[in-house]
Amino acid sequence: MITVGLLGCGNIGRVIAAGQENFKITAVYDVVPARVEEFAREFDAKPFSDFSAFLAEPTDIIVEAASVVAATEHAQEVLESGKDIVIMSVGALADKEFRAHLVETARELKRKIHIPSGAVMGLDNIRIGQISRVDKFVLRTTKNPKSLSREATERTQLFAGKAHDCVRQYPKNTNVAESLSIACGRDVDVELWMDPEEDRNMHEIFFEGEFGEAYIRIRNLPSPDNPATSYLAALSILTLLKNLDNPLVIGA
Ligand SMILES: NC(=O)C1=CN([C@@H]2O[C@H](COP(=O)(O)OP(=O)(O)OC[C@H]3O[C@@H](n4cnc5c(N)ncnc54)[C@H](O)[C@@H]3O)[C@@H](O)[C@H]2O)C=CC1
Ligand SMILES: O=C([O-])CC(=O)C(=O)O
Repeated sequence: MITVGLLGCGNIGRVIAAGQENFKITAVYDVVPARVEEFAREFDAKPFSDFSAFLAEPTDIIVEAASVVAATEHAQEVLESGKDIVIMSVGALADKEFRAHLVETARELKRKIHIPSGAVMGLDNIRIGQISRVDKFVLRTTKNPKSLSREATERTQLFAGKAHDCVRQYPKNTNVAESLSIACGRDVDVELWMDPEEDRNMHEIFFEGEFGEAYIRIRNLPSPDNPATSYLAALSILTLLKNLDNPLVIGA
């Protein structure tokens, strides 16, 4: 049984905990003490209010489902402690120097940094961008203003530019821009829209290159406890955890 240390007892953490089968969350940590205690009681895990003590607890892997700040603060020490990590707040990796250092540490210590597919589909074959010509790659994300904690009466463009700038400005909503950039091997173009007529979290991917062309549209239902996070993102990390001990690896 794989043992998991969970960093972040929020919406995604709850979906993961509810789906435990061949893995067990044994240790939990969050900045909100009451949340850790309640979560630990409900899912029979050991609560921690001190990150070093949480990390020292024997677990096979740390799952970050908290925030870009949390991933930035803790990913390096997780690897240095000899544990693999799953990073949900992928926006943290938009800092190229930070990412390079993290990858180098993982390589040296023979550890893995897992990035879940999150709120999009297609990350598997989008990796062909690392080995073949790319003519165009655009991510167009459209969310209801409420999901972005804003108000709008009509469709409004919030951002157009490169992924790393978008992630910096909207860290809670555009992790997928960074996942797609890592997969494709370049800083992809991003448009962020809010639309009061759209009740889903929609991601459209326009990809053209040596292989031909692809258009992928994902219209995600929001998560039960956090409308900014698509339910698909929670299902994705749960699937990743359930497959950690599966010898059959599917996808590019
Ligand atoms: N990769 C992807 O495709 C996607 C990634 N995400 C990201 O996943 C993360 C988790 O999402 P949700 O569970 O919906 O968020 P949430 O807000 O429901 O839960 C986050 C939990 O982490 C805790 N937390 C925040 N900062 C912390 C820190 N520095 N140290 C310890 N605990 C901290 C909060 O108190 C909260 O309990 C977010 O960063 C979100 O932006 C969300 C959707 C898609
Ligand atoms: O959940 C989503 O649809 C996407 C999202 O918030 C993110 O990429 O951070």
